[in-house]
Amino acid sequence: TQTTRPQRMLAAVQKNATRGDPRSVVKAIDQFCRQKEWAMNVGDEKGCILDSVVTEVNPATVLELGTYCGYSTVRIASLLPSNAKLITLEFNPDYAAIARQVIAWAGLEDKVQLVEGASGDWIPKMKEKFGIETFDLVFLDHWKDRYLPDTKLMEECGLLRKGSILLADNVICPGTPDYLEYIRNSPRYKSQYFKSHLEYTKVEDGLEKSVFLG
Ligand SMILES: CNc1ncnc2c1ncn2[C@@H]1O[C@H](/C=C/CNC(=O)c2cc(-c3ccc(F)cc3)cc(O)c2O)[C@@H](O)[C@H]1O
Ligand SMILES: [Mg+2]
Repeated sequence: TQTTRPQRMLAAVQKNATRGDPRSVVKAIDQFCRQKEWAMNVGDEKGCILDSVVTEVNPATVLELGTYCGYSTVRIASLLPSNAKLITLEFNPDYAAIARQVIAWAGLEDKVQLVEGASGDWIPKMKEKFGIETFDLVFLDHWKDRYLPDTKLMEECGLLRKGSILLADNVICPGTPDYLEYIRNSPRYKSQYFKSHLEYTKVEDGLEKSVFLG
């Protein structure tokens, strides 16, 4: 029976990466996507921008929307201080199962809480279920038409504090026009665009970094 692309990606990690070495997991996935099959990971070029934002923010609490196979989960978690908590939401059970194994191969399961479910259902439960007051950093990389509604939901649920950072992937390709329009014109955010390229291609894409002003 035919394997799926995420299954083939996991096999490449287990074949080429060293257990407990997050950098080797990231490298194995990037090599797989460049040499074998493209996949919608944030990738190495935008991944370096992600790394620099995570390092700068040095967050104690992180929310990732859209785990997929766990590539950006591993990049972020590998840079977190020991007491930090990364919660990542993924509603596709097949992707969640692959991501758990990728995160485990990297040895980062203690830093990551992968929640299988939809952002719209789980964002309102973050305080009661996980004891989260606010998120220091949110990485948006799920369905592009959900960035704006979920950002408004996080505001309504009081999950953002003065200084919380939102980092959004794909604001050019595939694009998130309604989110960009809102976040760049809202007096409650200060935004900055990091020009880059769509993962593993020469197509323009970029990350939008926004600070919540309270
Ligand atoms: C809506 N609430 C949700 N709650 C929990 N998980 C959710 C979710 N929405 C989506 N997801 C999950 O996030 C992931 C979805 C990501 C959507 N990403 C994209 O469509 C995407 C697409 C491209 C892309 C770019 C160019 C192109 F030609 C083809 C694709 C590049 C990217 O970097 C992308 O992130 C999946 O794992 C999905 O199951
Ligand atoms: Mg993306």
